[in-house]
Amino acid sequence: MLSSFVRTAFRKRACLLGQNAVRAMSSSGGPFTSLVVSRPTEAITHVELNRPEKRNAMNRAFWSEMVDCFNQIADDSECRVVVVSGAGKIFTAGIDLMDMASDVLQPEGDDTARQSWNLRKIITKYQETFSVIERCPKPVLVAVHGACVGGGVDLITACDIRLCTQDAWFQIKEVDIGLAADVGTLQRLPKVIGSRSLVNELALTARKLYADEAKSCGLVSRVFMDKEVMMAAAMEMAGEIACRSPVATQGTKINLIYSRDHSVAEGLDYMATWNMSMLQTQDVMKSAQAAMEKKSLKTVPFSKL
Ligand SMILES: CCC/C=C/C=C/C(=O)SCCNC(=O)CCNC(=O)[C@H](O)C(C)(C)COP(=O)(O)OP(=O)(O)OC[C@H]1O[C@@H](n2cnc3c(N)ncnc32)[C@H](O)[C@@H]1OP(=O)(O)O
Repeated sequence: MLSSFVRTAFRKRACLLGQNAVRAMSSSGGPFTSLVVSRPTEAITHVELNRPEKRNAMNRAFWSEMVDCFNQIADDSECRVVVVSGAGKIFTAGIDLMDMASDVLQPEGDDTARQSWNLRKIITKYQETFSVIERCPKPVLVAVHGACVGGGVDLITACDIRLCTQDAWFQIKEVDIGLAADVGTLQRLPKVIGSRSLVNELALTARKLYADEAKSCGLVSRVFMDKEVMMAAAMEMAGEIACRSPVATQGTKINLIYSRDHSVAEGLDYMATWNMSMLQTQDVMKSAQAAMEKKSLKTVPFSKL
């Protein structure tokens, strides 16, 4: 769906702007207002949270545009890997406290039952904003600089690889605004960080977690001096993923997530079923041949997936 659209849009926009921005569309038909989507290379999609003047606070548009964006990326056979980052001073200040309050605090409905029913729908819709990242078969790297607050932690825990700058900090802020985090942090963070005690402490006290501790506890895998260095490394890492067989990388992501949520026996069973077809890909021969010939995988043309 996105691929042909992206290619055309990519060329037009690149000519217009002198850069490789993509005019991705929201389901309402208009361009995204909270995100900028670009293609640094044919196989890498860069999604940038783009409300820098509001510290990339997650407004109404953001919650639906992320869903449209990642559904389009999932269907885009050209894209093999995604990088998410934030424009401006920080990664994100979390939910937009000005824009979202009425949705959450005054749900529509004639009585408590109907209001509750509607609020449940709203919460599950918000959960989808980050679940689409996890469901997207393309590996997703997230690069965090400055602050990553509230909904930001929900977002990054749905990503596959987390990087940050030395000045980054993370905060499960929800308890400070009177709610239990409800769009993924409490479910995913315990699977990311080994220590449940640390998860509980962070979620119950809203203490800021700084870069060094984020690295030592496993929330991020690498810390960089500044944003520029981090983005260069993120794109390089994305390039390493993008040059490998998409059958291999997407199968790896899907099976890692499946195994996280199932027993070892179930995971192995799923893997066997997965690979009984995927092992028959021509990519295995192509990759093995490149290894034998000591050629870089960057020189191997894999078909789109
Ligand atoms: C069903 C719901 C599911 C989702 C739940 C999610 C929950 C959460 O995300 S809880 C966390 C909510 N966020 C916060 O409490 C953070 C509030 N912001 C800050 O603490 C600071 O802004 C921050 C430390 C992040 C950055 O500080 P800095 O000095 O760099 O910037 P400011 O001068 O404070 O802000 C600049 C402009 O941005 C606006 N802004 C910042 N954060 C938000 C926000 N969360 N919502 C709306 N607007 C925000 C701020 O008002 C300034 O705007 P202006 O005055 O027009 O310049």
